[in-house]
Amino acid sequence: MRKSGNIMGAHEAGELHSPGYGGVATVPSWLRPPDNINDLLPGLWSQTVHRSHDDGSLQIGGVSVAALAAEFGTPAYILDEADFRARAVAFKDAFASAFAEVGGADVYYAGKAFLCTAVARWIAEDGLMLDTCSGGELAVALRAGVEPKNIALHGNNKLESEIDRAVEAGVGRIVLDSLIEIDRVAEAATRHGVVQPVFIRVTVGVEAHTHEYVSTAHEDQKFGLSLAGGVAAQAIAKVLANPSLRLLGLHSHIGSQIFDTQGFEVAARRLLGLHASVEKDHGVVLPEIDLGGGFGIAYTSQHDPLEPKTLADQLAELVVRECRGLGIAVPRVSIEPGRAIAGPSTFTLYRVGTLKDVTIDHGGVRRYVSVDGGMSDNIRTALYDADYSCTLASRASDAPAALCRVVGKHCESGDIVVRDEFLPGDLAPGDLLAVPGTGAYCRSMASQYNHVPRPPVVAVRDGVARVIVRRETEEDLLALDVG
Ligand SMILES: Cc1ncc(COP(=O)(O)O)c(C=O)c1O
Ligand SMILES: N[C@@H](CCCC[NH3+])C(=O)O
Repeated sequence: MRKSGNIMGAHEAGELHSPGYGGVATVPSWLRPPDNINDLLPGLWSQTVHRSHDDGSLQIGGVSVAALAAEFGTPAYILDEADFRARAVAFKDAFASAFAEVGGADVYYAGKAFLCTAVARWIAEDGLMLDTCSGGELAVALRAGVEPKNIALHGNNKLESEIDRAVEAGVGRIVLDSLIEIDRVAEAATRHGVVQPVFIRVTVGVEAHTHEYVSTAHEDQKFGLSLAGGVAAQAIAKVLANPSLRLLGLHSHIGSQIFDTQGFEVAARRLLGLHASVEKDHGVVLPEIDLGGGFGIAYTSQHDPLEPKTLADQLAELVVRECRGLGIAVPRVSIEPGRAIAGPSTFTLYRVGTLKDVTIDHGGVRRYVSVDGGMSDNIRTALYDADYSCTLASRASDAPAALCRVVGKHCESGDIVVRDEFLPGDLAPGDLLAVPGTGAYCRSMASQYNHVPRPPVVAVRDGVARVIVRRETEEDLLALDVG
């Protein structure tokens, strides 16, 4: 059953002829047959990706997909390092500049989108902060040498061991998510003889326009402390009264893959209202405020995301206006983008294994294209009803377009990678397919379902490709079995 609140926009059924097919298949209304099947849809691909004039194959960072597949195998996540880092820096620069005249701004890359040691190092080298949300992510950050003061720790149920490690390491902020946790963090701080800087995550009561599973600021969900219910105010008083904690500010994250700035506006307004009340009620000026992440990216032609500069300027305008209205100083602002930095940097490279034409309702035909990965390397289609696009990557084609569904090799009929896409009618076993926009929440949410080893992440830059996360092997899969 399709879930409601589709993260990628509504799937309205339309009747479109599938060229090269003769049949009539049901395709979403936003999906149009391409004028030229070899064209790369604008906005979906990382900055160095283009199609070679010679053999029509896809190139990234000056390396052809054929060479990448030959050297690293498929499936593989192919990451455009220049693109990833340029987006990270674009966020950092845009926010630094938009807030330069007021309280300043920090950008925390949300490591949950995709994290490994190399990425944590890029983030540190490029002057961003790092948001972690588990002991594992914290371990990567520390191993990469990220300065602890530049690390944040999130989580609605941080283990005592995670809190202890974070406090011991000296992380710059722990974002408190429950009343119970306040004591746990304070106890850890006392144990280590430090005063721990903290934020309080506030549920601001915003219904973000995104999939219900990634919407995080309405009341009926697990994150944060309720503004409307008064629990956030209780938490503020409790933290301020504890000498082992230093309250840096309030935090709100309304959800993920959000395009309209209205949700951020309402959230920021409510959060700043609470921020101002801390000064009024407690005589304490909180130095910072965190507006979270959630900025959407383009997975298909349906999406039109805002540039970091536009986002930064809009948020700065709003924050300054609200602070003036409240008669308070503008605090230092932080944001936590994950998807908007990592997502567009990467495509997944698959090899086509089998093709099958299936007669569907009303006599239409759907071509099922099976690739050598699937829901274990990209669970987002199955989990959130997410839409993706893809292209024939190993060559150009002059065959007519055919409506296809790209599926994986797993033992589930819901194992769909790309629900609907027009691909060349001469697509054949052995061809390479590339699915863009898989840099966020794909490798980080990958599983070993059906004992399929997880693919590597290969970073390409200036003609050089290097593995930054190696492919899992059968030995890795067997290594945990005891007996
Ligand atoms: C607290 C927090 N910050 C930041 C993010 C990053 O979100 P996104 O990748 O949508 O920018 C998330 C995930 O939704 C989150 O839960
Ligand atoms: N995993 C989600 C986003 C959740 C973000 C973390 N709070 C996605 O793939 O869209």
